[in-house]
Amino acid sequence: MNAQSAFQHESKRLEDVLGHIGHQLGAIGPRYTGSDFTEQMIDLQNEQRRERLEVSKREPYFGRLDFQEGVQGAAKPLYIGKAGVAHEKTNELLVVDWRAPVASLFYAFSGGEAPVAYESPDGTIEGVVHLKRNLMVRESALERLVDSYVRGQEDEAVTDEFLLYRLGESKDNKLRDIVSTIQHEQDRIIRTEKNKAVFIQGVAGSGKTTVALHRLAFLLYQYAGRIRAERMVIFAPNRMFLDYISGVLPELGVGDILQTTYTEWALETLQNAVRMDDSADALAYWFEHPRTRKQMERSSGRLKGSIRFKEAIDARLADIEARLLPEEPFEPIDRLVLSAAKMREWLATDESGEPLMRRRERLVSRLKRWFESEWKARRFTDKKVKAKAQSKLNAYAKKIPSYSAESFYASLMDDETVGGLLPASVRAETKKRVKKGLAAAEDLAPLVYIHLRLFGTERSSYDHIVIDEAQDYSPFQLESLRLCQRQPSMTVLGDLQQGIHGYAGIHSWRELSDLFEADERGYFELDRSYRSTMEIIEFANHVLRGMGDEVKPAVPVFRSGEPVDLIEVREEERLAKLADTVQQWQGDGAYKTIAVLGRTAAACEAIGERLTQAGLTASVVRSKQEAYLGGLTVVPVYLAKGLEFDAVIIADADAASYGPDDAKLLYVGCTRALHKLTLFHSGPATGLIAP
Ligand SMILES: Nc1ncnc2c1ncn2[C@@H]1O[C@H](COP(=O)(O)OP(=O)(O)OP(=O)(O)O)[C@@H](O)[C@H]1O
Repeated sequence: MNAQSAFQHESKRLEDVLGHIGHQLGAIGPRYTGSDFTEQMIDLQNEQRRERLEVSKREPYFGRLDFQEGVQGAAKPLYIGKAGVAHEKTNELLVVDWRAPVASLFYAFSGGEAPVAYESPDGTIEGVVHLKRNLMVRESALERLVDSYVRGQEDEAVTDEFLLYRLGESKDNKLRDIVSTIQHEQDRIIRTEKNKAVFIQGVAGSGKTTVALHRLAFLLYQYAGRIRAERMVIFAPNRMFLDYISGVLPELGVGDILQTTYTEWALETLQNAVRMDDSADALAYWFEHPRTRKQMERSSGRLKGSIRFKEAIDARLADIEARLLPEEPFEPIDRLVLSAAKMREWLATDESGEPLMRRRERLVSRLKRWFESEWKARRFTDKKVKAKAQSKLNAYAKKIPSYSAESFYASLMDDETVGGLLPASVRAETKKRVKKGLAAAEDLAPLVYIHLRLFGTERSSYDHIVIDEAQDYSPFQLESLRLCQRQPSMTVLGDLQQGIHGYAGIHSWRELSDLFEADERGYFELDRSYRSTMEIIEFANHVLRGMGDEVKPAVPVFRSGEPVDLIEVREEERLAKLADTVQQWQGDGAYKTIAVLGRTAAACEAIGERLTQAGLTASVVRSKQEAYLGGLTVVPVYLAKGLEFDAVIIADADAASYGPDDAKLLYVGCTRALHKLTLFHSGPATGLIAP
């Protein structure tokens, strides 16, 4: 079949499938507005079905795979889309859901006549592929068709033409789904079984965030009925990032997943018993002034985030449990005695599995019940005696210490064992802060951990946890999240090369993965970068070269673009030249999103002002920003992590702004660009980009 008749054939089939979708949409009927519960439930299901069909109507499928099961018989065309669609009468599958086992063939197949296989619930199914076709459908019309494999034709290798076409497009202000072009190495991660903590080390732009979101959609499909979206949670670095990724899950038909930052989640878990201490703003401290790698390594954040610190807390918790009960017996009335040994036995054999302070509450209630039953059994009646006994009981209960997470944490700062771990100045500062009801970011994991160990959590346990930018997490933070799951089911992703928060985060993945048993964890690496052109990736790799063995260079997809520009300007002309460049780019109309990245927040304010004076509409991103608007953005480089823009200007690639310890920061900046990267410097350029 030649290209033209293939196009006609596919257009005809598309029309046919759209007819079925239209028919099914029409059959759903009007919304129910009454108060009958069963009817309301049916209406909810209908609504979800309507939403899925609406997505299918716009783009019913994106791929076709002709698969011949076994060695004989005919190849059957499978059309793969975001949601499955069945024939309303015959139930024949018109579109296969991308998450179905057979669809994995579409992503895994890399050409060749050799047999292929996929795992179905009934076991391994083998067969051969006859055709792999990408179909681009936009607003219900077939726009483009690319055959990446036709059996029997010379060219055996699947070309990346379709992928390159997708990568070459401009981006708006939201991350998109990639179901039509998921790569095999990404698909393997997405389809990993549920009960594992999956760690993903991936270079900038390798699709980590995107893969994690697709994995959630896959898990909900694969384990339908066993896990629920409301019991999943995504942790991201800030609200703006959450806004940026907010479009992907609805497009994949997934709703209701809690999306939060660790800080927000921790404060909520602590029932807002503490507030953040603005004067201890880590971003301002670490990024607004030059800091060295050594300073980062010795930071209090690293110490408080360590497993040694957690172990010191565990030891103290064990200690207070051992010494919780008073030495003396409880004697509410003369000769009515409950021995201390008996109470210790009660506490030790309380099998509720509840945290310590809950067990304390149960013990006090049991004391009361014991007294009441003894009172009755001995037929005491004197009210005065009873009142006196009750006040003795209250006094006795008070001797059993009761802690809040904050009081425990503050008292920990006087503890001898902690003394060896944290410098005296840090302990004094921490104690002062917590006593005022305040916390720094580095206090949150210990506080949450203590809270969970003392009181447990009100929330039910999480079915799955996603942690993005996990290189910025401490082992202790991960431990605190582990307490919220019955068994590990996590996707933990990040890039050590972008670990710019070294004062708090990890330096090696083992710091986190060692918290899990070998059979509870999985580890994947992604080294192909899909975001940027070859020129940008080569330039960014060069920035990291001084870091020696640690470096894993990003491998570009073969997508060539414009050269990276390095422009020297006089300091007094810098802002004017920046504005000129942006104006020129906007005039060309080639880029939808442009970012100017400054080294500090103060630098960004000045740039924003100058761009406004030049008549440009720019939004300056600040650390508490909630939304990413797209268009022209000015953003401190350290807040740009996770985002991407068609074109990027690094405003101040000077030796004074980026010292030898800032390679990761500059790497983050450079790898935000999809198609165009320009760096300005005045005076000597940073040594990080020297040839
Ligand atoms: N298989 C793919 N097909 C098409 N586009 C892809 C694919 N994988 C990734 N991308 C695109 O590459 C870009 C980078 O993806 P994403 O932001 O998920 O990467 P990341 O690894 O989280 O990056 P970073 O570490 O820099 O934040 C996005 O525009 C995404 O749509």
